[in-house]
Amino acid sequence: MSGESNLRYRLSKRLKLASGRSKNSKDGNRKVESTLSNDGKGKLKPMSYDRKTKRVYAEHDTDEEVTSSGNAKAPNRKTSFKRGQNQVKGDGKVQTNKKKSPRSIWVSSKIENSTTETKQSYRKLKDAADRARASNRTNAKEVDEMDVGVTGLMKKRPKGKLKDTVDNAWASNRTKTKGVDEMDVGGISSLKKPSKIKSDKIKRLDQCQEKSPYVSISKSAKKNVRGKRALDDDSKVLDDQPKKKKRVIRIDRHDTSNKRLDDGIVINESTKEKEKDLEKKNEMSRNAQFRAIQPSPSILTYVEDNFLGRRRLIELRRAGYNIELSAPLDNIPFSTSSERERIEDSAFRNKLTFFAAAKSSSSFPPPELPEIAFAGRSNVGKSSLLNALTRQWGVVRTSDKPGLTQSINFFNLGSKLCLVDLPGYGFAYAKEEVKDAWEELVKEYVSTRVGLKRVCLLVDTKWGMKPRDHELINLMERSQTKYQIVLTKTDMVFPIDVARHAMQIEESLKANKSVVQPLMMVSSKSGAGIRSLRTVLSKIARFAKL
Ligand SMILES: Nc1nc2c(ncn2[C@@H]2O[C@H](COP(=O)(O)OP(=O)(O)OP(=O)(O)O)[C@@H](O)[C@H]2O)c(=O)[nH]1
Ligand SMILES: [Mg+2]
Repeated sequence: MSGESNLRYRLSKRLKLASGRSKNSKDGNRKVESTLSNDGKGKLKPMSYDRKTKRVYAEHDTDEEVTSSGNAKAPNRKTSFKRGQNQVKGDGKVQTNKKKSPRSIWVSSKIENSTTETKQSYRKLKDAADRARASNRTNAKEVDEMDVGVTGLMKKRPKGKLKDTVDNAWASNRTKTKGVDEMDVGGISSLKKPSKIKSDKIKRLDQCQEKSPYVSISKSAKKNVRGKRALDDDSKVLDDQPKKKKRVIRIDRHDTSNKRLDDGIVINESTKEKEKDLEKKNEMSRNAQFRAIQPSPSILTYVEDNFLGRRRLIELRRAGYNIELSAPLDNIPFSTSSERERIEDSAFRNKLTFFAAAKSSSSFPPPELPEIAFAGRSNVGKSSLLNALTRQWGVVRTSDKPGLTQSINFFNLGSKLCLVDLPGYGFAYAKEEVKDAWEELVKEYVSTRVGLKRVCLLVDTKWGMKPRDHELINLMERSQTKYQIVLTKTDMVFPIDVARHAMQIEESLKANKSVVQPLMMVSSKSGAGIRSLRTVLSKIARFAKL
């Protein structure tokens, strides 16, 4: 009799343990279900985890309703609430202990139903164990299976052979440690399954939590579920979050407000800016220097007397000049008759005729008359000045396009003078080689030409002297060719600037020996200074000898 009581005690203890695990560990139940299934004939056979999971929920949906109150009324060691855990009252309401953070989580009524079912199965198995005592049969394998099946207690109650097997199991006093371990392993292994399955489970769990009253489960199960939820939540959060774009830092090179002083960009920028400032300062200093020039009174008087510089037409009219004529300032004031428009100087009254053009020194015509050449940069107004001096418009071709004159053109002015129109140098619409050839030809002509009495070096008043002009001046200085500076296009700048340019050039050429004073200032358009230049050049015709 003592043996029987001992067996009963052990059986009840193990069943309680199994029942407690089944109630408190959902994963444990799943493990059992994943291992065995009832085929309806009283035999347990293996089945897949997913199929089992579905079936469990399907069966619970159709199972008879079991409230959580039953479970709450029969707490055991595993289900008893501890301090800080949420408790379920008999009416299904949840009482929360807020002193500590809750260590339990809520599971669905389906799990709760399974615990109720476990009790029913427990009773049945207990009866079966009593019957097994008489038979004293042992079957280790079947016992193990029954251990697992009983421990799971998730669905149908064992029937027929199953009952007998369970009886045998309990009668043989075999331990269920293995089965319990398997449940734990199953719980852990379930964590290692693909995240998709995990998330499905957790979703189901969440759905059940929303629908049903709550019960608490064991610590391990809680941890597992919590871990799974955390994993799932993390994965969800990661999935839901939009992918962070790479932050591209673009440096605004012009924005130096947030840069360090030793930043290379700043240094480069600052150096560039400094260079620009220096250039500007130089330019400004050049301009300032030019503005600081105080022309001599003689130059200023000359400029004013000859109406040099930009003038208003009303001013010319008030001065008695007929502005309807070409180059009105080259006429005698208050003169309207053709008689008064004649050129006073006899040399320039002669007809201007073209007689030779040379593109090389070998093509130069023999020097028969004193020659006056007009040199200067392209477009400076050489050809126009020839026309203005002789008042024979159209004899020498002119153009606003630099580089029109491409050869040395010789013009006879009667039998007294030879006027020579030279090709320009500097910028011109021509190939570099061609321009170089022009320059070389001009240099050869001014340095070697016999009979060349004067070179009128024309300088645009707007731009002043340029390096190429100085090159030619140096050449003429070396060759002792007499040259005279003629400022052209004076009508395009203010009178004071004309005087400043004249003063500046005179000062720069003071030391030169071949330069002929005074510096001439003309405008072929307005005629200003033409008469003065004509007078100067007529003297050459008068006194020059070959
Ligand atoms: N406003 C103004 N324009 C002028 C004056 N002299 C010439 N021009 C113009 O300047 C342009 C060039 O004149 P050109 O006489 O052909 O100059 P160039 O030095 O012979 O030029 P190249 O033969 O190319 O070397 C023409 O459009 C003229 O009308 C002047 O005194 N005042
Ligand atoms: Mg020309």
